[in-house]
Amino acid sequence: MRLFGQLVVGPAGAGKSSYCAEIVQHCQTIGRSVFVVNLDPAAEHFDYPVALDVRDLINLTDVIEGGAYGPNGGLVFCMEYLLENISWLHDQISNQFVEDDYILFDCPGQIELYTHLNIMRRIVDEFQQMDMRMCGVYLLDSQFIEDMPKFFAGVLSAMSVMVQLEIPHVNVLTKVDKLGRAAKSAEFERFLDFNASDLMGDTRTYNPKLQHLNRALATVIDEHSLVQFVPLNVRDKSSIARVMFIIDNSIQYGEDLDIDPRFVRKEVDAACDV
Ligand SMILES: Nc1nc2c(ncn2[C@@H]2O[C@H](COP(=O)(O)OP(=O)(O)OP(=O)(O)O)[C@@H](O)[C@H]2O)c(=O)[nH]1
Repeated sequence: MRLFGQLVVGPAGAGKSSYCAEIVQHCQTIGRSVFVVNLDPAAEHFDYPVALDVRDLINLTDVIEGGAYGPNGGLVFCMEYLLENISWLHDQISNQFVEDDYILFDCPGQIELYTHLNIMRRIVDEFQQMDMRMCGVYLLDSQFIEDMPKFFAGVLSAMSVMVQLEIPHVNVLTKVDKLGRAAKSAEFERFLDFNASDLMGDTRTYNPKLQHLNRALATVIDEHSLVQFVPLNVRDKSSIARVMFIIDNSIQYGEDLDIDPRFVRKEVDAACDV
């Protein structure tokens, strides 16, 4: 059964659930159907209709009440439990969805699930075996651009998700409305389609070894055009529509797109009502 899916990932508070809710609204408006699956055992409330909920299998509150785990270990335990019972997820998806359905997977914010643990990768493998065409959508809060080392850390986490999941991948810089006038500046554009070597000049590292490491990483990012960001303001309908368009293309062509910076500029102008 052919299905389409967005794996919505990113650090805690990046805007994943808001993104899912707004995509649902957008699709309702244009008469397109899209479903959201909650894969976060710690989720507490939803602003979208939940088609399928991992908490029906396991939830973090029960695990913590068991006394063996705290919040972070408990979350990893829940996700490992999901993997051990992956046939449950497989059956639920097979029973609830039909050919060509489009599903958003709202994922937990614990970044280690995508970077050094292979839990999400194995879930993605399972989805692909079900003939699901997928795109990883990595959300990063635009507050990360306030500070260059912080932004660089965000870029590296985006890259490790991309490398770990090995599916078409789109990076989204969320909450650009919160940047106010700064989002209109040429300075902001440097972050969207950025030259890492250039930006590295703005970071101050006193340890020469680290400077060398940073430069080497920046060269790799630039040589392979590894990271671009699409700006998003979930409160702006056209911003949502354009991000959806980019992701749909990625899913359709099965690869990362090289997004035209002029397109991104238009996106920023429309998304930021300043
Ligand atoms: N101004 C503004 N706020 C946003 C935007 N997107 C999300 N937010 C706010 O950011 C906060 C966190 O958003 P969530 O959607 O809960 O983030 P999340 O990534 O799902 O969070 P976790 O599930 O805890 O990992 C909420 O208060 C949202 O209202 C945006 O585009 N603009």
